Amino acid sequence: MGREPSTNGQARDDERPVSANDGPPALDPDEAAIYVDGLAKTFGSGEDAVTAVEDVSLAVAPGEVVGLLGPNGAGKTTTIKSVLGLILPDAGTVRVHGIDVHANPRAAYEYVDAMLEGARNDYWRLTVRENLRYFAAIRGQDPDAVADRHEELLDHLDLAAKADTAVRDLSRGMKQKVSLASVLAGDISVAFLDEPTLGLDIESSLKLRTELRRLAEERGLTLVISSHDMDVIEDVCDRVIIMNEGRVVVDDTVEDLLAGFETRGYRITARGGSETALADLEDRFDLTDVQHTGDRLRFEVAADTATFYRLTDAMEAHDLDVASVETVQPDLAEVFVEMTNGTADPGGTSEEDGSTTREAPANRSPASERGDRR
Ligand SMILES: Nc1ncnc2c1ncn2[C@@H]1O[C@H](COP(=O)(O)OP(=O)(O)OP(=O)(O)O)[C@@H](O)[C@H]1O
Repeated sequence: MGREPSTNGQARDDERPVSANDGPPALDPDEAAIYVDGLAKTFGSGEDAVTAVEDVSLAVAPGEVVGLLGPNGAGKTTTIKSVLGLILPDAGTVRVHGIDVHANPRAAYEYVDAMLEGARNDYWRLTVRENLRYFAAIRGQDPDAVADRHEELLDHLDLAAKADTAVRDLSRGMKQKVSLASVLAGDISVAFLDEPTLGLDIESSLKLRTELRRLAEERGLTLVISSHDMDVIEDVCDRVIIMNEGRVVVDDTVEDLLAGFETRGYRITARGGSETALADLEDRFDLTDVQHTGDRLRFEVAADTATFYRLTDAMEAHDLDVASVETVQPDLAEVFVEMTNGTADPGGTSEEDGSTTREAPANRSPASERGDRR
């Protein structure tokens, strides 16, 4: 989104490819599907006060697919629930397709829905098709009028064969897909999906990823996805927003994030050299995973191009023959861990099965009225 790199209070080295937001989002509030500017929310007061989000700004264009990541407690759910109108922020603007969510929640709700608690969203005694009809109906649509679209949805999500089966009789992976279908049944244009591929086998997960991309590209569906599975994020998302401690610390395309890290790592194997030579190199360069056995020295090094050439000069001066140099390809999980100061758990959900089971806030809108009625 062309923002200037910013540390946002994070300790980081100078080379880290970050573009997080300090300032208003780059998109026009009326053009963005999701527009959040200066969002802040503190729960409780006095000694018990917990600042969940602090000056969060982000924007998502129509049809864009964004991964929202962060460790537990980073503020993702608070941000999402603020966009859904389920939480009243202390400060900031939240718009969905230009509509101020808190000034006009009903109008904003026309566009947006979320799968935050997986299969818990659905009515387990109803069949798959009945769930779709129900969720379309509560969004004010005539289920008969949208039946063709529902059949297409069932088809694309490989649910057609189970359309007349009660949700409670389905496997966990199928329930997950029904949950997604129920969210999409109401013909919304913005969806928040928490762990959309949870419980799916590899083949179903890959198919679902393709389907999510298709929905974004062909139907212009705007998606914000949280997941522990970085492969899913890499496969499906155009852009990644990483939150930590209530702030956005990264907002960049997946491509640029990985490209920025790509030049930083080399795995070098060399022959010759002494312990003194190694000690000198370790002193002057950021070597990791060092293995020195007999005549063979192998290590990884984080280096920009200039540093890399200084290193190879130093190796030559120590009579070390470089046998091979490989670029160490980072993946999104590594980027995530580094950006959140070593915190693991990319999806940030807390339960073993990855579902979020926090109580819904008191300020409920229709989006929170479903769920857990089996
Ligand atoms: N209703 C609430 N009352 C008090 N504190 C809350 C409430 N909701 C969230 N918090 C706190 O705000 C902080 C941010 O929580 P939030 O749920 O937004 O983070 P998250 O990134 O979604 O985390 P997780 O991945 O664990 O769900 C946490 O410290 C959390 O304990």
